[in-house]
Amino acid sequence: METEKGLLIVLSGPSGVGKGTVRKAIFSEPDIQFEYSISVTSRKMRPGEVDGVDYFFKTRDEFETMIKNDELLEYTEYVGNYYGTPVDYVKKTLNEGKDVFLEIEVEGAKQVRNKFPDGLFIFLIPPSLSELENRIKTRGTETDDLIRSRMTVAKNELKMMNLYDYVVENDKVEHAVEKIKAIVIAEHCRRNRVEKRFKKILGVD
Ligand SMILES: Nc1nc2c(ncn2[C@@H]2O[C@H](COP(=O)(O)OP(=O)(O)O)[C@@H](O)[C@H]2O)c(=O)[nH]1
Ligand SMILES: Nc1ncnc2c1ncn2[C@@H]1O[C@H](COP(=O)(O)OP(=O)(O)O)[C@@H](O)[C@H]1O
Repeated sequence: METEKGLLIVLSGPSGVGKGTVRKAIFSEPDIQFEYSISVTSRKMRPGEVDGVDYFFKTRDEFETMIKNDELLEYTEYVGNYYGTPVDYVKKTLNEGKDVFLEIEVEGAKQVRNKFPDGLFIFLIPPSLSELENRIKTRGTETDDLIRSRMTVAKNELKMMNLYDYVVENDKVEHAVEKIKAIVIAEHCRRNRVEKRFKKILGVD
């Protein structure tokens, strides 16, 4: 019997909304059944980051070779650095019947939508624009000019909301995590799939 393919889950949203924070919180949960697709980037490694865990860190040349060789499902240039999703890992893992989770910015998510229209696309929004501005500011390093331009970009990114299957407000991280987990369960049911851990509860394989 052919293995049922996994679900491709894409979490996206405007810069500074909390995508990375929510994704890390999801993957720190003990019962999570998604596989995280580690992205490739040309940005410098930050203190505490580990190559092959947080990202696969590459030079710009290496990244451009990956683009030429069609090794990326999607990619984008964001604040002067490349970011992309290795295509082989995603395809292999979905074919094994496992769900794959991508946390990417909106331009990349649009590219994935074109290639995987059956994916589950979740858009994270802030509780308000002023809270989004606070979050961009709390990340620290940006000047006033940069914060203004980031807000303009973020407002345009928010307009992409209607291309998504679900919109989740990131008020409190733990609420956003619960909502995303509930959406995935609901989506499995809607697609007539039973989650592995529910199969255990039901005593079926
Ligand atoms: N398109 C795309 N965006 C990505 C990918 N990996 C990470 N990102 C996004 O790139 C942006 C910058 O990420 P990062 O450099 O880790 O810094 P952050 O701004 O502190 O989250 C975030 O919006 C991520 O969601 C990827 O593979 N593809
Ligand atoms: N629910 C939340 N409430 C308050 N602050 C948050 C929340 N989610 C994220 N943040 C903060 O907002 C900032 C941006 O979050 P980050 O995860 O880097 O965003 P993104 O990956 O979308 O660019 C960080 O300082 C983070 O700690």
